[in-house]
Amino acid sequence: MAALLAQQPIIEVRNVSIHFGGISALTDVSFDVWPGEVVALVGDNGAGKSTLIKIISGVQTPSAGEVLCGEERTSIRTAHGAAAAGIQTVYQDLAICDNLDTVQNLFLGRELRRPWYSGNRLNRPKMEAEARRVLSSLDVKIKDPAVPASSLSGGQRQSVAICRSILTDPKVVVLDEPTAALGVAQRRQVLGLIERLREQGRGVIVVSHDLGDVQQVADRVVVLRLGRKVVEVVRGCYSREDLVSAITGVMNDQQLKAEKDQST
Ligand SMILES: Nc1ncnc2c1ncn2[C@@H]1O[C@H](COP(=O)(O)OP(=O)(O)OP(=O)(O)O)[C@@H](O)[C@H]1O
Repeated sequence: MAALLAQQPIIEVRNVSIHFGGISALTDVSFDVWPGEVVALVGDNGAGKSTLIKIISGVQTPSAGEVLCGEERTSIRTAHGAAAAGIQTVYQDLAICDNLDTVQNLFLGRELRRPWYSGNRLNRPKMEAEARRVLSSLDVKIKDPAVPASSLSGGQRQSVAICRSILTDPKVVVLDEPTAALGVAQRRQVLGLIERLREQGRGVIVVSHDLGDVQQVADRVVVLRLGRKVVEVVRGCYSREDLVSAITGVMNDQQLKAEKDQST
């Protein structure tokens, strides 16, 4: 609904290319993300997915093209610029510290403090209240946010990392392989979380190798092959086979037949 009402995409990737020496990691890639839309980036190993999310997150600068974000159409050139424009990224390693609890992990590096006249000490009650608010906004259930992260499940760790990413109320959340190595129930939990990010009107970019997850959660799928965008499809207009063909570059039986029919 938010996507229907919005006047412009929340983020525009425009003709992005990047070279590493003689290697073209990305060539002329463009796509948009609208508010309240989940866009999946899929492709085989080496297709350019990680490089593309690093460019969207401002960690890498494209050799050509740009990423535009927000009403002001800010061009993303640095990680700080991406964060300021409202783009938050959750990388696969999650950067969760095992010895810290959920509240400490959520506020890692941006702890809330009491005013200077009260000694500038950490404001734990305020952080706990804010943590409860953010966790419940995504319906994340962690019994005791004061136990160390080492005792959390894989799905809970991913949930904490995603909750941390929305502390600053970003417009776009980028998730790198959020369901990798998760069991069935935890995977369902994380997919539900992605749906709630969408309901909140955020744009979500998900990198995934799992086509089942992609079909379940993505409103649109961008397929990369050897650094180029080969296909962009919307929900309900493609099959798993279509995605596999686009990813591998090998036509399936139906496509071969259609091509044969056309040429006769
Ligand atoms: N810093 C770099 N220096 C040289 N080549 C690089 C660099 N970063 C990426 N590449 C190359 O760019 C191409 C795309 O890599 P990238 O990691 O983006 O692919 P990917 O789709 O994320 O793959 P995977 O699914 O295996 O993570 C690869 O050929 C890779 O070797």
